[in-house]
Amino acid sequence: MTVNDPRDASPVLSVEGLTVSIGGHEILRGVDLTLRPGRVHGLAGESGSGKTMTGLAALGLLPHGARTGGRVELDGRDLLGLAQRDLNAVRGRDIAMVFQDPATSLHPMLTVGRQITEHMRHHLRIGKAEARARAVELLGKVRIPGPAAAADRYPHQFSGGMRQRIAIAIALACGPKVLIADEPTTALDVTVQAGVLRLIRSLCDDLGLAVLLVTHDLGVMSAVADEVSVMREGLVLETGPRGRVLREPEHPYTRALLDALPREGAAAGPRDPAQGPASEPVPPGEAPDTSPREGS
Ligand SMILES: Nc1ncnc2c1ncn2[C@@H]1O[C@H](COP(=O)(O)OP(=O)(O)OP(=O)(O)O)[C@@H](O)[C@H]1O
Repeated sequence: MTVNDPRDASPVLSVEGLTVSIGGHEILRGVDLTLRPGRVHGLAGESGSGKTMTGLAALGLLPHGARTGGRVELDGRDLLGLAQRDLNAVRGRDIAMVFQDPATSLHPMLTVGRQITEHMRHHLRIGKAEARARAVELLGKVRIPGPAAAADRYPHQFSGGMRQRIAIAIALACGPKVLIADEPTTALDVTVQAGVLRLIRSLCDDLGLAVLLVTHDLGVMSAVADEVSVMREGLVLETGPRGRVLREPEHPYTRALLDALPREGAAAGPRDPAQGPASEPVPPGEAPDTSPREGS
């Protein structure tokens, strides 16, 4: 470990003993998570284990009537204790989220440029021209071809993979420190999934973003995450560096999840976790996703 090792960076988001109950039903039973800049933290677990609720709690977006306990600390401030007004200022600016299905998270009637600029103008209070220039720059950053022209198009004019890139651009519009990506590739064609994962990984590396990658798919996890937490029934059962958790799981449930992973060969385990996440984690997925209509 070197002095500049991102594993040494101070946490940007710390979730401590997070509990959530809705209608008397305990959904989260004391979740602990630490997100650091430049690191992808994968959150795995079966359906209903509480992964999405953990992400939503971090954004203060829990369903009405949810009761919370514990702390969600962003830069030393407990988000659970913030007034709605303060939370609105934090949400979208310091901490942003990308959802599973870009078809529903994007507004169908607004150009993609407008969706990015409105978000920036609301939070950053910048002028139209500057917002537009930044929007085009962002579209380039998420590798949308011809970003200036793309800014004037509508979501339906792009493929699923491109729409997810646009959703990521919107999430990044205000330069958040934390990005929560909830199953960001699950709704996508398998041919474009890898490209979107690779984009998230490179944004994390280049911008120093702290990413919480929620997925039920340990294959996705092994491709991009630095740290992995495994959840079941509202609890984190196991947390650690990806290589350790995926190679030498301490909890039998993690072992069972790994055993359920599709094998590349008869004797093969899951993707070798010793591979560096940024080096060659996923097969190239950019190519099929470079034309706006492809794959839609
Ligand atoms: N709006 C809601 N009101 C009450 N309970 C909810 C609500 N949404 C989810 N739940 C419950 O919260 C628990 C955790 O759900 P959550 O969506 O966080 O799981 P998950 O691990 O993300 O699952 P999936 O992979 O299927 O999205 C489940 O028992 C679910 O039924």
